[in-house]
Amino acid sequence: MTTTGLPFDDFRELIRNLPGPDERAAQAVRERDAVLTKPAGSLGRLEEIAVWLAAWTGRAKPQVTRPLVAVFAGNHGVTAKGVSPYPSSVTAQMVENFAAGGAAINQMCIAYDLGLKVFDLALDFPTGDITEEAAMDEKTCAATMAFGMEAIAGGTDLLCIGEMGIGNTTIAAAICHGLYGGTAEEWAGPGTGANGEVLKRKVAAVRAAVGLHRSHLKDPLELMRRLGGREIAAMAGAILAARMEKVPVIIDGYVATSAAAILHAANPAAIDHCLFAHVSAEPGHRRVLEKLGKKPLLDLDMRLGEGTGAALAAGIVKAAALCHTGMATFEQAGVSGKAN
Ligand SMILES: O=C(O)c1ccc[n+]([C@@H]2O[C@H](COP(=O)([O-])O)[C@@H](O)[C@H]2O)c1
Ligand SMILES: Cc1cc2nc[nH]c2cc1C
Repeated sequence: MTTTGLPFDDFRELIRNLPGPDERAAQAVRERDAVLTKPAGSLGRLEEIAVWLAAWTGRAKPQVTRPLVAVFAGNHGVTAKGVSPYPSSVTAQMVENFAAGGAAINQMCIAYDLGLKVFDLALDFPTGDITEEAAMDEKTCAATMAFGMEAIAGGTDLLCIGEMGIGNTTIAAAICHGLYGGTAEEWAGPGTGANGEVLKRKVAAVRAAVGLHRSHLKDPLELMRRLGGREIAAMAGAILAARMEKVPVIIDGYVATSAAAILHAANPAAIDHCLFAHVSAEPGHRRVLEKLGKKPLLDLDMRLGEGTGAALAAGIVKAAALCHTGMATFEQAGVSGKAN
């Protein structure tokens, strides 16, 4: 990218000019699907997933051979307002746990044979408290988006986006309240388990943050630097880089979806290459998915983050790709087609 003018300028340009789907590859998959040894439509959403993979990889024979889970970790100044039951130190401790193989996401990556990369985003330097100031300046936000774009640098053909950051369900709630209005109560939920006074402080923080920044929220990137966090910016960058490199994306829970929602606000087509893994137990997640018009694959009452929902969905996507490429046609298998 050439760097001209303000740090966000290149991203604005990029978001306006994203490549579209490969309709020919998608059509080739639809045609082959019609002759595979199964009643038409019987693999349900798995059939749509095979078409989606073809459209966004440009390959008529969709393959998932190097799936990757990218977990972006960040810390948040707003935790000083007592919005999470857990201390901010847990973010770095969980990053260590990821490295040691002891977290839920590690087990899911083993179960489905997924690569895992964890991006530690300046955990010793939490972003500004959004109830008092912007989370980041424009330069930091743009640089963090650019860093997130590196997630796919080692090569992958399916990118699962996850995160870790104590306090970041407050951030996701502020982003959604800023983007879609409504009330702070509608967007702020328990997160890691906030209730009682903690939940009251969380709702108040979301309301205060959106109130403070309200005259600057029309522009989605400006909203991101004010109400977001480093992992939000990095996830947005990773989603964009994947689009440029023809890598389909699976989005995890409420927090990852809030990053996708910012891109959607800037260009509604910007997240067409994204599949939404699950609806998390965080009530705001169902609401934001409705706003985006996205139907999640799974509904398992999960609310962990770490990319765990996305990892489970990756297992389904791998199966969808293999069914499409590996199944025999009626002709090949000598199976009779429809009689009536
Ligand atoms: O993404 C979700 O749907 C989700 C729902 C509840 C909790 N989380 C995770 O919990 C952490 C944030 O929770 P909290 O209560 O500290 O805001 C962060 O590490 C997220 O990955 C994530
Ligand atoms: C222990 C713990 C693990 C997590 N993983 C994602 N968010 C988390 C929050 C906590 C508190």
